Amino acid sequence: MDARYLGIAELAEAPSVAVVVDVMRAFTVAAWAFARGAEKIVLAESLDEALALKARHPDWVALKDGAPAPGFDAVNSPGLLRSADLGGRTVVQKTTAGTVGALAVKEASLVLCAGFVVAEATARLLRTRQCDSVTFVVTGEDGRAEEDLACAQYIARRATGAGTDAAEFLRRAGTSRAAAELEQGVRQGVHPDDVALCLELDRFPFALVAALEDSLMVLRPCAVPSPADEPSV
Ligand SMILES: O=C(O)[C@H](CS(=O)(=O)O)OP(=O)(O)O
Ligand SMILES: [Mg+2]
Repeated sequence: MDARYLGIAELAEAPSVAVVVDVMRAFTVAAWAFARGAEKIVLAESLDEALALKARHPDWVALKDGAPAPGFDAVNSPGLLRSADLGGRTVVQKTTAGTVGALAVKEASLVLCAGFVVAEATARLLRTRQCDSVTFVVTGEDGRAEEDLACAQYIARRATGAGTDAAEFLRRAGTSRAAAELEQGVRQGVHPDDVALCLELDRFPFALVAALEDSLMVLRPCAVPSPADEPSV
């Protein structure tokens, strides 16, 4: 598999297949939202758009990163979201890096959003679709976020079917700047368990697929066929 690793600003044209990686914390949070029953997640272009969507659909759950803010129902924290009841709800998510990365590749034919919690399902979906060329969008720190790059490289290895020890990739993520900032209280809207939750390898059995629906970028969980159903390589 030909894998490219690009920051959001380096995306010159829409790739065919994009895996947008945000370990800390947008797509860990997204996976938890589905685990807590959310039906879909609308990725908002801006805080204003998130609030406008919420105003139009008062039953939707508006979620942003950083500190809690008027008009929003939740923050971008897996530790805080894991006890929420989101059964059948639509979540509107706006974050600094993850949602921006997904919107930057909205013209791609396949967009997966990923973190360690959905790593194997993401790799398996890439294998199932026989994706030969994949652009990994490293969303944090202008493409240099160690936790996102490590996760992207791990998924790329697993997508080839190569047996790969996750320990070193998880270690890199666990010692990243983002992990330190979350643990030291530099970032806001944080639960003490956030870093540990972001490093739970394969916590969920589904991949996260984003696609345009009526001009909105919508994220949904996607069950991935078991290895027995995969084409042999
Ligand atoms: O919520 C996060 O962890 C970050 C924003 S900040 O650095 O904490 O302000 O957003 P994300 O898009 O999930 O990287
Ligand atoms: Mg991040």
